[in-house]
Amino acid sequence: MKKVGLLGGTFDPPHNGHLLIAEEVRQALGLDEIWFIPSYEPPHKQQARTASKYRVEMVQAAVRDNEHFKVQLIEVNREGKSYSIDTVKQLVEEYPNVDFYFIIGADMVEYLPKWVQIDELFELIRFVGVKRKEYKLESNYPIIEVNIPEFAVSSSMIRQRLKNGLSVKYLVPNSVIECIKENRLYEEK
Ligand SMILES: Nc1ncnc2c1ncn2[C@@H]1O[C@H](COP(=O)(O)OP(=O)(O)OP(=O)(O)O)[C@@H](O)[C@H]1O
Ligand SMILES: O=C(O)c1ccc[n+]([C@@H]2O[C@H](COP(=O)([O-])O)[C@@H](O)[C@H]2O)c1
Repeated sequence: MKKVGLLGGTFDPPHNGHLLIAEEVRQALGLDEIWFIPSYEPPHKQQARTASKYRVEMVQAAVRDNEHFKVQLIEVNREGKSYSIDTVKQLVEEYPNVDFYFIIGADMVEYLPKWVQIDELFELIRFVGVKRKEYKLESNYPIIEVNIPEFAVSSSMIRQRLKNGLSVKYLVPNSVIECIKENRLYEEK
């Protein structure tokens, strides 16, 4: 069976923290591929500031240089709010020969009890948790923990820096910086 890690996110914008956790988990668990799943509308936070079209473009630019990374447009194509239970159900049905792992940071591990139909979701897929600054990687759910070098970057930090005209080099791939500049994203004061 092919082993695939899923990394769902708002990716507003994608940053090197996303790429790092994807690569570390891929290596630690011997996964064949990581599928990045940009949400159309995030299920639990206020609407993304950036249209899905641009977030998709940025994720595509971010993963371009890694042959194991793919972008999966299932949630963007579905539009509206996607809950992971619906996304995972559809993927498991469409890809019966793939063994899926859902990768989340420690902030999402803490939030897991509030996910829609979380118990049903645990019957369909295994979760992989990675640590993240200021959050505890602890859960009553059976989560596979992968030890990664902590990298305290977040999309909100990137948005804040760009708004203040500060550099995001080495925090975000150059390809994403180009995409941000080209489309004049995150400029509003
Ligand atoms: N630096 C990081 N370390 C570990 N996990 C991370 C990191 N950044 C993001 N993640 C995880 O990646 C997934 C997608 O994150 P998301 O796209 O919401 O980015 P974010 O940086 O958390 O955004 P924001 O700051 O806007 O809330 C989530 O599971 C999140 O926990
Ligand atoms: O299904 C849910 O109830 C649910 C609640 C919160 C987050 N998620 C998923 O967790 C992933 C990370 O979410 P986010 O909003 O931090 O980018 C993304 O794939 C979301 O769809 C899913």
